[in-house]
Amino acid sequence: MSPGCGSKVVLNWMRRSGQRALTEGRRLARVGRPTHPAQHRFFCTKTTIGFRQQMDHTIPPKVYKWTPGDLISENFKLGDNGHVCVVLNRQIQVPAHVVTLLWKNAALRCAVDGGSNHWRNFVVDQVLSKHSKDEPASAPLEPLDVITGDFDSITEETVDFFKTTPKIHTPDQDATDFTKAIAVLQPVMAQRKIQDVVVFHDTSGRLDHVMANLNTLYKSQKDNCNVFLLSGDSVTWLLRPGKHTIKVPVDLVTTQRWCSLMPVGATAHNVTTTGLKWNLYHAQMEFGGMVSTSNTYATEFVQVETDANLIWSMGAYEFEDKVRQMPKS
Ligand SMILES: Cc1ncc(C[n+]2csc(CCOP(=O)(O)OP(=O)(O)O)c2C)c(N)n1
Ligand SMILES: O=c1ccn([C@@H]2O[C@H](COP(=O)(O)O)[C@@H](O)[C@H]2O)c(=O)[nH]1
Repeated sequence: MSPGCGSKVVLNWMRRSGQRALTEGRRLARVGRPTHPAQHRFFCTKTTIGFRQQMDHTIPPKVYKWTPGDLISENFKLGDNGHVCVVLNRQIQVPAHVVTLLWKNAALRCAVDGGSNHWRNFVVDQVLSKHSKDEPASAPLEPLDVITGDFDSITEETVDFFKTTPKIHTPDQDATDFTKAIAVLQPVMAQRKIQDVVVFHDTSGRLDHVMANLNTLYKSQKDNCNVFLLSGDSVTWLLRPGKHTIKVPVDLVTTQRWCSLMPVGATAHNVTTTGLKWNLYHAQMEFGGMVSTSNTYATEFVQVETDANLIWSMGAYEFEDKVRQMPKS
């Protein structure tokens, strides 16, 4: 099985994507917005176990504002240039109507290797479920723009199903297909000024894949690129060093849904939070030491100031119940 691939395909696809950007003017779902305050000089106190020291910051922390409600509720607020949807090789657990809306509003749509098998199932299920309920057929889902990967998981049937979709072969076995997909997408995103990537993934199954997917968040970090992992019941993304404000949907506060801050990979020496039930104050976080799991909210606005990367993950309301009603494919 050898799907069409090669540098010519990449170039043609990128050229077409760029051209479309000039004519389309799609809207951007800007979930995270880094801002750059004027530089000033200030001091902060770092408290770790056993010592306290003064840190002289000549560079102020970067400020980030996140509104995950735009992503996990039905209120998708869209900006100017759209977002990217990426499908990984796991069954899609995000409720169908959320997937459909995110897909419809996307500016670019990509399936990663075996993810294209799951996308094919999703497309077929959508048509069959309308048919079985005698509902009028809705507009077909927008086509995939590209399938990437080493192509060890895409089936012949799926290749055939998506025969007109450009396929970009990324054979390197020193990086995951997901990491390579983001690397393929980033130049096009930069060209079209798209910042947000919404990834349909799942946390069940192989732990190494889950860890590798978190690693991709680290590997793909750029000022102009936010990658959000969306599963059946959670949203996960990377908080870079800086000052973050996360606006939490009120339902999640009232229902006391879970949230967590995880120092994956490196120690964070100075983490201060407000708005959580269990807050941190100039705290050190690391594996083997303190990680903040099973936390929840005290208010609608959570602030996290950190000197190192942290993974933020939060329960997404309504998802779990809807997923239980979905047929497994
Ligand atoms: C030190 C090291 N460990 C492991 C690997 C193997 N490896 C890392 S990423 C990768 C590709 C994984 O492909 P992906 O499609 O993401 O996952 P799959 O389901 O095919 O395993 C491989 C083979 C390596 N190259 N180097
Ligand atoms: O159990 C899994 C398997 C895969 N993934 C993600 O999907 C891509 C593509 O996987 P393939 O097996 O090559 O089709 C992989 O890079 C992982 O990011 C996963 O999350 N869980």
